[in-house]
Amino acid sequence: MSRSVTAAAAAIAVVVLVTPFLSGTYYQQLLAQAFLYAIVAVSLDFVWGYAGVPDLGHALWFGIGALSVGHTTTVLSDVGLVTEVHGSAGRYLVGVVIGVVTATVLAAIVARLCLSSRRSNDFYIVVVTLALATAAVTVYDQTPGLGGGENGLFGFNLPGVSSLGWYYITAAMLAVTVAVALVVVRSDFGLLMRAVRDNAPRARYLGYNDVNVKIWVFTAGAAVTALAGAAFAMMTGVANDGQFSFTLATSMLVWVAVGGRATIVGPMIGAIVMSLAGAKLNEQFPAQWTIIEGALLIAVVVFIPGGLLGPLVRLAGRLLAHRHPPRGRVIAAAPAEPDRPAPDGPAPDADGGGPVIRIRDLVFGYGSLRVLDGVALDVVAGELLCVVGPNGAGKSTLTNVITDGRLRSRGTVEFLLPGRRLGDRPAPHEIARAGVGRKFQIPSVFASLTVAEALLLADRRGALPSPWRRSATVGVAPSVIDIVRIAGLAGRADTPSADLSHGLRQGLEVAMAVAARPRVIILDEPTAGLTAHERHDIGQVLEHLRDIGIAVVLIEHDLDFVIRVSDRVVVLHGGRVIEDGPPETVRGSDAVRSAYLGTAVR
Ligand SMILES: Nc1ncnc2c1ncn2[C@@H]1O[C@H](COP(=O)(O)OP(=O)(O)OP(=O)(O)O)[C@@H](O)[C@H]1O
Repeated sequence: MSRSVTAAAAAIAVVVLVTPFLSGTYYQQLLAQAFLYAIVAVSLDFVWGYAGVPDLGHALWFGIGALSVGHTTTVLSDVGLVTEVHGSAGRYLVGVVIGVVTATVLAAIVARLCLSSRRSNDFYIVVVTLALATAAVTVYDQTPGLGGGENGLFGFNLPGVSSLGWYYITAAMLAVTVAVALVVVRSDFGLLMRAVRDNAPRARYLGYNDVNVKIWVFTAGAAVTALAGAAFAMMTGVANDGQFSFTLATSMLVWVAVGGRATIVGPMIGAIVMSLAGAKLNEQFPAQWTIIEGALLIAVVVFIPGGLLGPLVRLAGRLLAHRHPPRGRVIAAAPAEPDRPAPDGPAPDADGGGPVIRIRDLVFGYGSLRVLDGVALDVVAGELLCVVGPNGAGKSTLTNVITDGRLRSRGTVEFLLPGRRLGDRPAPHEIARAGVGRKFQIPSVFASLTVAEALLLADRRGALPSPWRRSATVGVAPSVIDIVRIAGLAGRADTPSADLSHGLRQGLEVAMAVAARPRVIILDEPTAGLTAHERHDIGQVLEHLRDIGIAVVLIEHDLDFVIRVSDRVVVLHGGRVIEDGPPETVRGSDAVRSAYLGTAVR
């Protein structure tokens, strides 16, 4: 930790320690509540700000924690279901555990149902979380046995803890939550969270199960929020429908949006300031305060997407960074590792030039439009195969169908790669982990990740990054260093991908595909936007990959480049392979000439 950060943390600690002595019991209670709300805001920022999962019913998890404590200490005790469990404190502990476990399990089920369908999108989770939280309030209010009704459950404060005690307990809980959240979002796993938020499909094609990442983060956020809800109930001795109401859920969104998404500190401050202001104003103007909150949320989302405090938090970060520049990540050549596929040395288990992908009778269409019409093709290890064909021939579609087994309806794509056997319709991340890398035709990068961070994730190829370690060095194969240099990315290790030009993004895409240490690499137009000199250099890198046993599949329009670099050329036209052979044969083919000149092919 730098000296400035330590000094800032020490100053905050002193203020937090001294404040209760300058205020009365009332403000100690208000501040303790605000700290618990701040924990909730940090957890929502983790889920929504960093992993990009919009949870509109986040209050539900808070309410579950609160109600669980209320129930185990009142209703269930009364009917004899929870009696003296290690004394009175045990009952509270049971309530906390039940609340956290219930919220965790329910959140995992909700997230799995909403996110695991191939067609699911953010809209699903928005609607479901909103509907669930709303339904929960109705069910609770109409089920007296749950302790619902106007007043809810009350009078079960944890005995023996004063307002001052709660003040310090909640301050400590908040400090731990913020510290853990900051470590995780700055760790290598934090990169994966942002990658999934920025561009989930790209993360998938690097071997990551984006759905699982979102489910874990969503579930962790629910668990932390339930814990805060349980503490809230123990402190106030009250549990009612207000704790999982839509109003509270909206307030949570406001705290994060106003504080600045993906900053952790911003939502924390937002929650403390706004909940204190709300507590004061709500007493005098209850109706107006709700309207003010709603208007603020709309205004921030529309006009200041970074949040009111976001720019201030970032400015403070930059000022600190100015005095102590953040440690950037260094891209360096990694030594070959015997247990990993190494593109810069003969692959230990390379099968000496046999087919690694065998495609037979592959058919695919969009509605009534048949795009692939019985494609048969072998992709061979240690061969540079070019797939050419006029626009609309189905080249990109072929790549999509090879790399996403779920798209296949007819025909087979067999992966003859060492390691675990893939099923009939493997998901993109499974195919990527088996060693099939791809570069998209239109550069597909992670906007907020720097060049080095993107390469770090590519290098891990689906292996879960550490949630606490922050790698300072990104070790990649020497061929990746070559591509970084050729593409003009050297010296840009710490540049966010969003700030790269189109050409540089192309280069980064190729570098990411190679960094994933593939056994098969499919590159859709890797030379688009490059100069003749850069094409020549990229050609050399591709030949090198071929020479060390990787199957290289190149989709290209530049026929001179194709003839120069390829070992074999496949010509696709109208979704069919009309020529498959050495480049010279293909160049002289009448069928190919007809296809390119637009004449019908028999
Ligand atoms: N999502 C989609 N929905 C409907 N039709 C599509 C879709 N994507 C591609 N197509 C159609 O499928 C056909 C093949 O497209 P594809 O992009 O695979 O061709 P291509 O050979 O890669 O072309 P290009 O060289 O221009 O990239 C085209 O007629 C295209 O319009």
